[in-house]
Amino acid sequence: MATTTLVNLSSIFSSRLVTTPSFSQRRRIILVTTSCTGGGGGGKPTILVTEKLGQAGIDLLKKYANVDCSYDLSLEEICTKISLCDALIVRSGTKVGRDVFESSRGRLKVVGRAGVGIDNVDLAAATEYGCLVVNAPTANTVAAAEHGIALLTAMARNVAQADASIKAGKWTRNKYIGVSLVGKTLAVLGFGKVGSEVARRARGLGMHVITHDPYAPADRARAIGVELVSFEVAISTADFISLHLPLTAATSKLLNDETFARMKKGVRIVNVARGGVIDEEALLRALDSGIVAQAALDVFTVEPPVEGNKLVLHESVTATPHLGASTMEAQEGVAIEVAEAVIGALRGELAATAVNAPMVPLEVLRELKPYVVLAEKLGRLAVQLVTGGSGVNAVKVTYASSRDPDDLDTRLLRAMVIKGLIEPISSVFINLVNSDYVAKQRGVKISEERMVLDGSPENPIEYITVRIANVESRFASALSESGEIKVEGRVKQGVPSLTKVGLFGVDVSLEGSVILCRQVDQPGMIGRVASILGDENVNVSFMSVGRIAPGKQAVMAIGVDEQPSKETLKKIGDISAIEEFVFLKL
Ligand SMILES: NC(=O)C1=CN([C@@H]2O[C@H](COP(=O)(O)OP(=O)(O)OC[C@H]3O[C@@H](n4cnc5c(N)ncnc54)[C@H](O)[C@@H]3O)[C@@H](O)[C@H]2O)C=CC1
Ligand SMILES: O=C(O)C(=O)COP(=O)(O)O
Repeated sequence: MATTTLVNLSSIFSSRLVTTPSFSQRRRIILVTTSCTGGGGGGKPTILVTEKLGQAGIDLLKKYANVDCSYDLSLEEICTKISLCDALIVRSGTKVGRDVFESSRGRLKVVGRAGVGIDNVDLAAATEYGCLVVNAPTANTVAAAEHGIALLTAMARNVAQADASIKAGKWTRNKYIGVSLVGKTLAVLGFGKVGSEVARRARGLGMHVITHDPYAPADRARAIGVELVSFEVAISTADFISLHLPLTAATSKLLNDETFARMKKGVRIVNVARGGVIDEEALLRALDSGIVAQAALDVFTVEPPVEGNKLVLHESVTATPHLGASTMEAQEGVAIEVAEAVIGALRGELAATAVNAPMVPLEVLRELKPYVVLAEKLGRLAVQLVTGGSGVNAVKVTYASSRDPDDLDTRLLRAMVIKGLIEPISSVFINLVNSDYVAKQRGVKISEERMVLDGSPENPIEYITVRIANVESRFASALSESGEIKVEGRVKQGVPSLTKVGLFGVDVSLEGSVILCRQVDQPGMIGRVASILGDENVNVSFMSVGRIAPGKQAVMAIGVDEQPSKETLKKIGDISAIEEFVFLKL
């Protein structure tokens, strides 16, 4: 009978998370099996709610805990109260920073965000202090989509401006001639939960709807009569652009001077996502120059915006104070969703909407640790190679091992591949608890395959391969014979390394970032690229060349510690023997 050599992860799923106050222990989560009684009076846990929450959620919480609803607290007041609380529930208006976790002195076990975006919660600090963070990702989707449509129609017909004018005693009809929506092109940027609902509604208004989302399944778009297009086509052909992207490193200031310049003159913009997706100074310039005729904004980089904010006061801007989720129905929905998640987490149940990673005890991770890193980095690499196609929906992970399949629990590795695949393209944070749930929700089918190798089962795994099918790649050499994006890696002397890209063998440790170049195999190439990088003080950690046959094509993988400038990357691309290249962040 096979013996289980890996830690049984099911114990992690079913155990409860508590923290201890000593510094070394504070940094990791201890797993216990008793139920939470909290430290408050009457044996019940205490939950602090700092922003208005739907009554149905409050009622649920009260059945299980002492509930302290204290709105408009200052940071100092929150920090004072928090050491007496087991859970904290917030919306987007409460900043839950490191101070809060520090002040809780180990008592705070869960933070519930009654909504989607968790940019107001310091997740790294939460994880470090052993505090689980849960959110309510679905209950306000329709409300946000409806608000997007409300802003779209109100903007097109100057509703807010005309309302202010009539209230000021004027009867101005000629000034407020609007534009029609029917037959116009709407580009929805981000075809996730909210974006797809906006698209569906805009189709009902008779608009021609296109969308850009490199990670969305094409069949979901087709099903509602929406065309998936490139970013360039989306921004350059749209009469209206509606933003529904998460705020990530890649989407920060996505609309900027450069992208505004490529838009149709007179374009109209709606933002119900996050203020930071737009460079607000650039939007002001685009409004003043007439490139953007109007904007409707529900969200701002700084909320509330400072007094006298020029965008808010601009005649061509319709602004609302982050009201996307503010309907009675959505607030009742998120209140119930978050209350159930918080109570479940306090009871030690599995939280499907957990957004930070509970740290698994080091003993469990010891053997798998480098493979866990390898799995995440392969996922992260593979998704960055995608440029289009029918979305990231078919992913195959192969584990080659000489161990008996029963001796290898790959759930943690699968979770990390999913984390690598989805985190760079979404606002969702993925851990062992929520990875399968998130993948399923996003229509990403992960299939796993074990390849049983001969030999001694000394290492748990020899290599891991991640393949993404039905997609186009921005680095054609990453495609396998069957047309899938394929990356393969191994742990070499404890270091996760990339060993294959498409059909090319390479050897580069997965640290920092990687530049992949396909070139005509010839002497001197490594030196030329290294000297370009050296001129800019970019430290090269590794270089390797994998070729099909001497003198034919080769793929060079270069590990770099920091991101080279655009100019440096261009210089590399300009070397005549280089046929294609790509920069990938790990
Ligand atoms: N104003 C408000 O009150 C509300 C705002 N929101 C915000 O709306 C946004 C969308 O929320 P959901 O639809 O729930 O999230 P989601 O995760 O379901 O959808 C986001 C979509 O953006 C896509 N995406 C990621 N990077 C992209 C890129 N570079 N280019 C194109 N597409 C990209 C993803 O593939 C995904 O399909 C979030 O920022 C959320 O915080 C959500 C609810 C209420
Ligand atoms: O859910 C989200 O991402 C939102 O932006 C809603 O924020 P709110 O809960 O209304 O402060």
